[in-house]
Amino acid sequence: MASSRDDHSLRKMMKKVSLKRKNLSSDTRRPKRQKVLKEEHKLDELDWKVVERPSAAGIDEAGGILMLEEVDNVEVYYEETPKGKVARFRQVIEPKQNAPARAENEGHSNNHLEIREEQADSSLDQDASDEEVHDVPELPEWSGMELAPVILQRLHDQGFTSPTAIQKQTLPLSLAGRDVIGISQTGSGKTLAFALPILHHILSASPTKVTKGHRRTLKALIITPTRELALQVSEHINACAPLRTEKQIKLHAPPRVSLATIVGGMSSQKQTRMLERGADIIVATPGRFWELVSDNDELAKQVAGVRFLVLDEADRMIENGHFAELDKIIRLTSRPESMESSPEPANTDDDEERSSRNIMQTFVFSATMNKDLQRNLKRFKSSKPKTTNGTTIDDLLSRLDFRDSDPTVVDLSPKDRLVSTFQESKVECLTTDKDAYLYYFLLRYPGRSLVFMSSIDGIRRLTPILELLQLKIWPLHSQMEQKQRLKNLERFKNATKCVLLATDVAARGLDVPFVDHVIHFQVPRSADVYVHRNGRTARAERPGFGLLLCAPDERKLLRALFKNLNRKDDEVMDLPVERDLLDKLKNRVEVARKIDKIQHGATKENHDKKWLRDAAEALEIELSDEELGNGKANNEKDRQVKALKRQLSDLLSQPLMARGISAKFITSGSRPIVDDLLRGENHDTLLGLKVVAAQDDVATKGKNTKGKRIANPGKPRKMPMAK
Ligand SMILES: Nc1ncnc2c1ncn2[C@@H]1O[C@H](COP(=O)(O)OP(=O)(O)OP(=O)(O)O)[C@@H](O)[C@H]1O
Repeated sequence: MASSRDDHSLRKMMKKVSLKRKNLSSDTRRPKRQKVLKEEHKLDELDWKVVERPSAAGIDEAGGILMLEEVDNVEVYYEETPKGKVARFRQVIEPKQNAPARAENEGHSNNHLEIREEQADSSLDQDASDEEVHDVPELPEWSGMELAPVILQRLHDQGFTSPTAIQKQTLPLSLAGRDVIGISQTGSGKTLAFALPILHHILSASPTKVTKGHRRTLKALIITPTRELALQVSEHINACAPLRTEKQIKLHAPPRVSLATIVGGMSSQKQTRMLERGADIIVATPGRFWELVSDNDELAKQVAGVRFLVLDEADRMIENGHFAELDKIIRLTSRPESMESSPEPANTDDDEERSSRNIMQTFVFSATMNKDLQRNLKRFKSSKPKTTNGTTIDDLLSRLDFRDSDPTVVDLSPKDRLVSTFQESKVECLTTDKDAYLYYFLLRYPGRSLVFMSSIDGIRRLTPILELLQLKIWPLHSQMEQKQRLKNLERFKNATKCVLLATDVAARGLDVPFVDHVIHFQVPRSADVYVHRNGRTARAERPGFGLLLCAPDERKLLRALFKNLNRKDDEVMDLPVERDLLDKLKNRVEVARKIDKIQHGATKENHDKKWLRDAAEALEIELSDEELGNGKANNEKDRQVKALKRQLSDLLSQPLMARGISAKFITSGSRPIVDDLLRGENHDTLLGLKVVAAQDDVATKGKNTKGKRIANPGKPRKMPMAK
């Protein structure tokens, strides 16, 4: 430690001396009038730089914009060409005080970037002391890990005073250079379990000198199955990386740890630029990353020499149609057959490459991974059936070239695969009644609810109905634009009483704090999906609640699901439902459905009519109002919608009273609501009911299918929370 400090001071001194010398010599050489250079560039060649944003993932109020870039000193002018006006861009290179006239003296062109980076680089060295943590926080629970002080500081800042179980068990292994397969329940902190060793490795090395022609070497490649998860993983890593001082930001000093997020749905040109600048860590989804790496030999080389390879939610990766790309990426990180058996590099010119290839660490994490697979790992190590075309998780793991002869499997998943702070329940009802039960649940237990549906069409059908019922609801599915997906996710994160209606694109890994309820509108198709969906609530030891809506034709599925989880379906508690209220809500739902049906039909018709109008215009024929559908039928529909909307608004304005409540004499009913009113425990919209958490209501009133009360229905424990 002492010697590294001495080294550091020495470097600082030397830097000052060399800076002085530079200034001195430049003063003597600086010409009186400096020439301003103007150079012609293509849009992509300009000196773009990423703009600091409040949220690391960039998904904030700015409308879901993923990344902002700006460029200084660019003149835009227009040139007349045979094809019309074309915009041209000219970078204006003004001489800098600290690095004057280098372009002229050394004949360099386009050295603006170089000058800026050189300044940044010197500032990094000068500022290194700012980055140091002077008072390493006392975090005894982390002490055995020997993590870099700045990481401890950042963990402390986030209130992470002790490692979670999976972190405690895997970090000593990964910090000791081992390959790790980590399996632990949803929300148990797996992201930092694989991210902290990577950050520690980068921060323990001396900072990379970022100058033109010398960019960062890629240290870690993290692959995740969905875009949202990739952005979230980046956000979690950034939250543990050193903060930049104001001075460093002002001087455009490069960050100590540079991270690039490469996902589909955003400009690949921007991502290419980011990669050209170089990054220590890349977090990516397989499709887009393969698109970029297959076109870029330099990047492929970097991937081949990567120090850490991480597959997050590995088992999902084989499901979502990107297996082929993932396989090709994995192949890049594999050693050629000749190197596999030589743990120590031979003494050749390629020594450096050989040694980096031999020490790559592989981390594979998920909340679900079957036991056979874990047992099979050792078999894979020896047999490596790399030529099979199947797409099972076994197959995926068989393709990984673990450098460790004995990768360690840390499996902390609970036996019934349920998080201990999670309470589940179910409602058995007709398919046609599901909308009403959902509406009932959302009104009865207001909170942040994530509703999973098995089809995009289902989401398209239900969203407008719940909107008509005046719920705050946003859809999320793969056919939406990425920007809109992120915007809706961010809205969901920031509101309190709201609903996100999503497909399984939101089932894995998403860490939305304080999701109160997960509702399965249909019985999920596998136990893994059920586990991951439920994992969006009850995270980091907080309480959470899950509700399954099961139609008669789904009963068989339900039984199979619970059998898979080693449980009986009749152990699951039924949600207690106030039937009177449910009936009233059914009326509202019915009217909302009618309105939507007419409006939906009208939208479709308008779409068809637009096509007809356009065709008629192109053929220069005139169509009558009747033919264009502008006639009586349309007016009739408008009238119907107006009447139904009036009816719905009427229904929505009527108070919803539980059985046994008198609206006129609130003290006379069979329910003691006055006390609740006085204590402020009354439900806002359902008169006569108390405000109660769904899990508490189920625990006290719930019965199972056989009508039995369960003595200890697994009431969620309240645990100490991280900030
Ligand atoms: N040591 C810690 N102490 C307290 N909270 C932590 C700790 N480590 C991580 N967390 C928090 O716990 C939450 C869940 O972490 P994370 O998203 O990594 O879970 P996960 O195991 O990857 O879940 P999933 O399987 O659903 O992807 C996050 O909000 C994270 O910031």
